[in-house]
Amino acid sequence: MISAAASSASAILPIASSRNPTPPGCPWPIKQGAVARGKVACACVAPPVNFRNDGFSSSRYDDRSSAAEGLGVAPMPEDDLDVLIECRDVYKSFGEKHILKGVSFKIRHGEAVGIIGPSGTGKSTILKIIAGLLAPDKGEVYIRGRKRAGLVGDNDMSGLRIGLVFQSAALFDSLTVRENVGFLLYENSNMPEAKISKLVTETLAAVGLKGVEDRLPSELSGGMKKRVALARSIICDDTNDSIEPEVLLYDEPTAGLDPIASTVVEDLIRSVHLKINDAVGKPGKIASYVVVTHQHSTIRRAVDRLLFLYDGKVVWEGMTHEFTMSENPIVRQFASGSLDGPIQY
Ligand SMILES: Nc1ncnc2c1ncn2[C@@H]1O[C@H](COP(=O)(O)OP(=O)(O)OP(=O)(O)O)[C@@H](O)[C@H]1O
Repeated sequence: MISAAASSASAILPIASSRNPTPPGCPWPIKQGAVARGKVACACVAPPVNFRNDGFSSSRYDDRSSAAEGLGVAPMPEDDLDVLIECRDVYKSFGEKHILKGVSFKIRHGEAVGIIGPSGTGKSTILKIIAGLLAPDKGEVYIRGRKRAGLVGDNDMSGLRIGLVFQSAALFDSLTVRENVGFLLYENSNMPEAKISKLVTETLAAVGLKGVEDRLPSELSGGMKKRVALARSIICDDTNDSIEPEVLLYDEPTAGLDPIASTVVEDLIRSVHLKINDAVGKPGKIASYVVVTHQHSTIRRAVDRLLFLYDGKVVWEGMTHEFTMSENPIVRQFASGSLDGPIQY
């Protein structure tokens, strides 16, 4: 069993301790009371509404519609029935810094989307807003057609499980790799410890890590930490659908990795997507994912569609293969890395 300090808390991310409940790398403070209650506090995960593993079957829509009716939600247009997340005219400032100035986009079921753009344009900020960790100043975030009110910790009826894999990996320094990866299962499942331990070992093997279960994060390289964080985001209890993330948000998952380690992580990101079948023909568990990245290899290998964020707005969107052919001067400059063009440093 994991240490008593951590076992009182619950999250997809590890909680630091009952004295200091905010885990490393977690950008928002955890309410002490929430930790004491053993509720999801630091989670980038909200409980699902009618969550199932079978994709968007018609019966799933029916379930959702009736749930939505009960909440007085207007029916979605036919074309948008597969929209999982929508940001509509989102604004966010930090003091005098106006970062997001009307960001709008939709993430549909089954999509693998990349968010790119120059440093400091608010890519991580929009991920945190999608995850419900930051509130927009203006504009709305819709989760399966339902407007999110408040942050994820305030409102656990977001209707979609959303996991955020932080750039920093955000592992809990005083927990072993096994405890970090199995955290959600130790906290939220009734699985016996031996079964969790076995699942942790299998999930670590799936991300290419063997024999590291008893190590502390400080004993791992940066790339290994990222893979441990990835394992933590994809581990799931097969006996309980309700604790699996359905959308994963990756913040620069390959930053700082060598080219081969990047390829490993890019392929892992793909491998958990429901569009990909594993060796025994079983589809991945993640309906859609969003990757913030600066790496060309990640853009090419891990995502299908791109959103280009610049000066507080989405200035271009298209399929990955269209990116390098775009005539948009901002995109052309970014793709070529040229110093000449509208983007000024
Ligand atoms: N909590 C915060 N308080 C104050 N400023 C913040 C906060 N979070 C982000 N910022 C600022 O907002 C801007 C956008 O940050 P963000 O991390 O979203 O950019 P980014 O596009 O992901 O950058 P990069 O590509 O360099 O990682 C930056 O200027 C950053 O300093």
